[in-house]
Amino acid sequence: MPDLNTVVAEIAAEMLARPDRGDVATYIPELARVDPKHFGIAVIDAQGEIAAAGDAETPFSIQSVSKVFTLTLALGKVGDRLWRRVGREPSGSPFNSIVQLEREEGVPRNPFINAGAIAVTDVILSGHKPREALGEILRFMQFLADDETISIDKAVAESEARTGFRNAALANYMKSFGVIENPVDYTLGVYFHHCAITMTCRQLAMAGRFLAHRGKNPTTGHSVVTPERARRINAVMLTCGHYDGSGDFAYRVGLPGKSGVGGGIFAVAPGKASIAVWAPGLDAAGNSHLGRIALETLAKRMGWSIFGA
Ligand SMILES: NC(=O)CC[C@H](N)C(=O)O
Repeated sequence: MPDLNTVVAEIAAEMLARPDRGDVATYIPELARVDPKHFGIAVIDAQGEIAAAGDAETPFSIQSVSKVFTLTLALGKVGDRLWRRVGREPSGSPFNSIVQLEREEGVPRNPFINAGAIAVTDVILSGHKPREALGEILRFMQFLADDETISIDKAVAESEARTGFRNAALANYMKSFGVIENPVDYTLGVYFHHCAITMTCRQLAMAGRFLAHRGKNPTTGHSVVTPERARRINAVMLTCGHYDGSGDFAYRVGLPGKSGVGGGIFAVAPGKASIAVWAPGLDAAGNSHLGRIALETLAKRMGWSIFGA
């Protein structure tokens, strides 16, 4: 078995040296300012040992990676009734697409495309004020990562609120079918703010450990979800976590993973490790270009693909 620390250090050196960095997201003006030269990686094994390299301690905007955690929270609140409000099939469409909503009565294909994540946020919001719902999401992240310093970048949230016309269209369109229950502005406000949570690779890998270990943090023994639920969340990440790039990600990397337009990817090697990578430049599907290559390299060198070596 290759040494994890060595592999992680090698990957960081290789990624930092590559000229092909992808393009940073520009549709959220605050994200356009991020330097595409960054690369960070953190891997936490079953014993809690952390292998980290590059910019693993630099906070970045987690964006859609937050949707793994809002899905977990919403399932905790309403259980399998959630699947009446959102599907669990890959969309084969870009993350911000609206086309399927018309044909499928306003029910989004899965919880990771924007429409689906907005519907999930609406479930968390129900019965609460926006500030309370957002506080619950943030505290959940802080609890999972065991780190109270995790915060929301208000400038990013406001930047997206000012320019999020597509998300507003998706939310209003779902509202017309009754899929969104709360005032659209409230739901969108919470959604933009949870996407604007900033975390480091190390914090993100910490937060997601329960998904690599049958729903439990293996160090504290604390159970976050049942083993069955962890398995199912991982299944949705594998099939839908990279939008219309999900098939290619499974083919190349072979791990459940969730990307965000901030350039982060959270991935799970079941029973082995919780992983976070960050490289701000994106590919055409809006997934981190070098993040994917780094994970592909890691899975290959460690023999971690869930489909076998
Ligand atoms: N893919 C993403 O990370 C998209 C999240 C972003 N906040 C949006 O709604 O457009």
